[in-house]
Amino acid sequence: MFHVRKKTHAGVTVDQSVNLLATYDYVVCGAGAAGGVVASRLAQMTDASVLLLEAGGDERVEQVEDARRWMSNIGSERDWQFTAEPSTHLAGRRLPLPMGRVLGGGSSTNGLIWARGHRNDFERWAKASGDSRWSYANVLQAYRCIEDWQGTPDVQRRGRGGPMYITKPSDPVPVARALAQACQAMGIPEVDDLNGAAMEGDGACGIANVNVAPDAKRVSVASAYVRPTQQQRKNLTVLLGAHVHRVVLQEKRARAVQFEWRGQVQTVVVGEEVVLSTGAIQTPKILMLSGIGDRAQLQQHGIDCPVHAPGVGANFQDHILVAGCVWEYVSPEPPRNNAAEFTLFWKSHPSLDRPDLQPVLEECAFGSEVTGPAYGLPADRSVAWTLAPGLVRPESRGHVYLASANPHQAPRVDANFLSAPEDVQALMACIKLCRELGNAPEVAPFRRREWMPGPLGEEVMQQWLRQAAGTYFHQSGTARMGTDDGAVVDGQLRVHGVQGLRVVDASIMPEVTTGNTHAPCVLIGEIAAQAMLASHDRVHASASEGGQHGRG
Ligand SMILES: Cc1cc2nc3c(=O)[nH]c(=O)nc-3n(C[C@H](O)[C@H](O)[C@H](O)COP(=O)(O)OP(=O)(O)OC[C@H]3O[C@@H](n4cnc5c(N)ncnc54)[C@H](O)[C@@H]3O)c2cc1C
Repeated sequence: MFHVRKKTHAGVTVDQSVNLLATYDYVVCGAGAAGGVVASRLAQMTDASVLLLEAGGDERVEQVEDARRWMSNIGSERDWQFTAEPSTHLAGRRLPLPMGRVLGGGSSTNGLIWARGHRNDFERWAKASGDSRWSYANVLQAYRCIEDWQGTPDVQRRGRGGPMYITKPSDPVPVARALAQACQAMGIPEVDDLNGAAMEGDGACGIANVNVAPDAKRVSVASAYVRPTQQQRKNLTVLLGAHVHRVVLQEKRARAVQFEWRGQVQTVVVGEEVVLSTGAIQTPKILMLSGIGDRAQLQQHGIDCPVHAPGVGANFQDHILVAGCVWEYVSPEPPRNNAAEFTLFWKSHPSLDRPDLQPVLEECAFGSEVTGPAYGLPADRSVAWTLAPGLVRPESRGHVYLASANPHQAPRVDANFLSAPEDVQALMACIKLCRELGNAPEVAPFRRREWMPGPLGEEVMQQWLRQAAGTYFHQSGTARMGTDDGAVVDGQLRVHGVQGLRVVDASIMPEVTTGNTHAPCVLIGEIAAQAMLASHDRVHASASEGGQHGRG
């Protein structure tokens, strides 16, 4: 049997009401899209004790469970409410960067589109890491185990019977169908499944895959992985309202995790490994607070730096969503399902190896804090619809910096959107594409008038773009996987230069995927769990000579 260490550690505060132990085999920090998966898999597949620490609270509330209400979580207590530094590239604006703060993380608050990423995304990850577990062939297998796909079967690519329920809305708003016809007339093929062969090609449009069960019920990592595991397995302890401060290193090994819970700072000792899954803004912050980061930067904040890792916080990436090209309906039409049922992938230039544009239908008027009031967009969600231009292969790179040594202070995020001229060019092409589609004859029955932006000259349109651009909510890349000096983790997501510490979340993406990032984060959780289970098995097989170990 797997040996559960019982030793205690001075200074550990144990709250008997939740049976918090002094020592856990694994401590997973952050119960989001990736962390919830790793913690669940470790608890399901071993007898090891697993502690899952989540700063947010219970996800079993209507605003999370009702898929149609996903936008109401933005700005609520279930959102970290990060903001980026003001940017000259965005007309001096300070962009909000929402991220989920609740059991399930972004998986519990997101817009429910399931987009797996392009074949070439993963081939490039495999190359960057030198690790074939990220190859497309392997990724396909992993996705097949994750998915419970309700659509047309595709045995090569899609899975059935896995934890994540995925479907296609059967009754999308009628303008979605009209947009698909307009796309076809422009040479953009409509496909039945946007996560099938389409993700190996040049682009397509269609009704999005969504994690919406009957009665508009959200399916998240919390509901599909963490809650069922909690019910079935006693070795998983989930602590809500537990704010991780730092990982305690001794001789470059992760020995303990320090976190605040119920107003007290606690320390739990770790027997095997610590997993940081706190998302692409908090993960680099916690690494730096733990002494892993750029030495000069840490010294400025009086933090000792046993592991100089200049890549921590660098390579920040996000998709850019422009709010948006808006049309007034002829007759009002309330949003349905996830209120974003139609999307397309297309290239701004045929020479690209993957689509770089992903406009999405928003089933309401969608403007920025500048363009919304300027154009008098309506609050009533049934009056207008939006085709929001989206850039999913950005060249711009930002940075997450430590603001202070205080774990309660948010880090400084220089998102650096639109700093690369190529991104501006691609988005200008995307705005043109969206306006052509929205003004196409096929869509005429749903168009009383174009509300925003209308026909503008090149220069004024660029100004509008800088006032309208925002996050697609896909922050990533700040602890990237690779083998070079700037890389933070290896192909098994182990932090370079540290024993017993992995990063498992969107931070590890060397390049953000082509499409929404929830599915790739679930994938990251699964692939990390496989790697951890393999190493767990190796260690315990040799420790028990006979190779016996617990498999629950
Ligand atoms: C509003 C919104 C809409 C989105 N829409 C879509 C969509 O339609 N489709 C899609 O594919 N993707 C979407 N996304 C993105 C997707 O949800 C994220 O890419 C994904 O959740 C990221 O996974 P992660 O594991 O990296 O981090 P997260 O899921 O963000 O998880 C990180 C977890 O760590 C916790 N945490 C952070 N700091 C600490 C700390 N110090 N101590 C303890 N816990 C901590 C957080 O509370 C959170 O639960 C959306 C995101 C948002 C915010």
